[in-house]
Amino acid sequence: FIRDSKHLRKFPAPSYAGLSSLWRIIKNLQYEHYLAVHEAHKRLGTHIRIAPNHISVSDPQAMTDIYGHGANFLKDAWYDGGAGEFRHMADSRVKAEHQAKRKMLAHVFAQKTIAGLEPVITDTVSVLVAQVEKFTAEGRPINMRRYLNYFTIDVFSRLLYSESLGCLERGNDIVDAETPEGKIYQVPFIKSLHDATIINTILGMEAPLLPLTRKIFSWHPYKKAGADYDNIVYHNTAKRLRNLDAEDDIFSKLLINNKGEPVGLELGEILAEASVMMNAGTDTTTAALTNTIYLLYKHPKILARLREELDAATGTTAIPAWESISQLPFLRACVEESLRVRPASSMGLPRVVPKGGRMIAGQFVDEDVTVSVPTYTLLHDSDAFENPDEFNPDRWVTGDKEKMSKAHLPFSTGPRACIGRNIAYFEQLLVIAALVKSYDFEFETPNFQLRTIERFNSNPDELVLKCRKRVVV
Ligand code: HEM
Repeated sequence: FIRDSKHLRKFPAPSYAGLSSLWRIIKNLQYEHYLAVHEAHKRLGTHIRIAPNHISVSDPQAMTDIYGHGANFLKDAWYDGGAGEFRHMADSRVKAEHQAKRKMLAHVFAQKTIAGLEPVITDTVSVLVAQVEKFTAEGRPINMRRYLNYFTIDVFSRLLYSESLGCLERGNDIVDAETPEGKIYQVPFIKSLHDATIINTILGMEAPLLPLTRKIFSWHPYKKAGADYDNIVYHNTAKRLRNLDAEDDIFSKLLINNKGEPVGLELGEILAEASVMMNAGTDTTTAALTNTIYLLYKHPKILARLREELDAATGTTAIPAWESISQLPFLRACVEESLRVRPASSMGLPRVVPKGGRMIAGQFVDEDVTVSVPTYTLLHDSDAFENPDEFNPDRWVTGDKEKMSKAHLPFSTGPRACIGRNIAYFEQLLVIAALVKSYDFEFETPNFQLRTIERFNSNPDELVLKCRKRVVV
């Protein structure tokens, strides 16, 4: 440390970040780690030290250098923070193990397969719209952030387990959980997941201490929340295993491969994969949907242009069919631009520099150093995006797409990039089209600003909207 054996002292650090992980931990406890890193890059340049052994690089070239196919940078020990006894696709750190997991599910998430998911998604969009209709008729404001989260939970439970958790219809996320001993109880899905994410994210920042910190914090309510979330997954998995008439759902791919042979996973592994899907498949898409609704209703001219496109393509249909909206350029542009200005995942995803060290965006970094590209900063890169803080979907219609695409990587890139992105776009295009076509939403106060609460994902805070039926003039 004193000798600077990894030559890290040459990288500038905000405040005392070069001396202790406490800097990041505190920023995370304030739910705005990504903003602190963003500000630090603005002041200190492209390569900065955000923890004693962690260099953050805010240059699009670093995406290829660190995450690209062939770069061979493995996931950092930070991912141990939330890992259980069995690893899942997102937290496995061993290349061969990850490849086997990814191969098992890759075809389920391919563009051509997911077209078959349309009935489940459109059907759940109808349930969402029916609920918005109810709030509209009763003249009550709707907490859109929560209803969109109910939507993603219902969609994903149907895709995974062939059975919806029914949050939309009930208007809440209180669901059954079950201990491995068979005790059934009820817990809130969203809070259980969120609280667990906070503590896992923070403990992962000092990964070498995990054997100790896991014990020290075992009493913490957020650890209990993590157990509740695991028990939700356990309950639904146990139920699905008893359901021999289940449809051809994602779960079936964890049991039988596409040659019809048993996959032979242990129960712990099945639970781990189901857990990451109910997490990554719901929390991020909720953020993306909430942010897009917020941004569109903050920008009436953009909303009007989108409605013009939608009306021309879908006529008077309230819930547009996938076929009629999947290729609409301005709708897609609005979704892309929302993922860029208010990304669902903002934090740099930590990787380890392989043996021998590597050049990363023009600077040499020694082996065994943790590196990441801060996603929020990348998506606000002023060389790639003119006026990067401005919500301007038109840039995706008339701008230099080739230049922007090098920095526009909200789903990351390379072998560990998001496997669910096609489903995420599917849900976003359908939900946004259906809501925008039929409803006028109004913020509770004219100057309302939607706060982002960064746990691991960047979760939007509550978004309460007054709703009216849209008047088409
Ligand atoms: C707008 C929505 C979404 C965004 C912005 C998003 C973003 C991301 C990002 C940035 C990663 C890389 C994480 C890392 O390196 O640690 C990732 C990985 C992953 N995502 Fe998504 N995601 C979204 C939706 C989904 C959906 C719908 C699923 C459905 C299951 C999903 C499942 C996964 C999985 C399993 C991984 C791990 C992949 C691997 O390591 O091979 N995501 N996602």
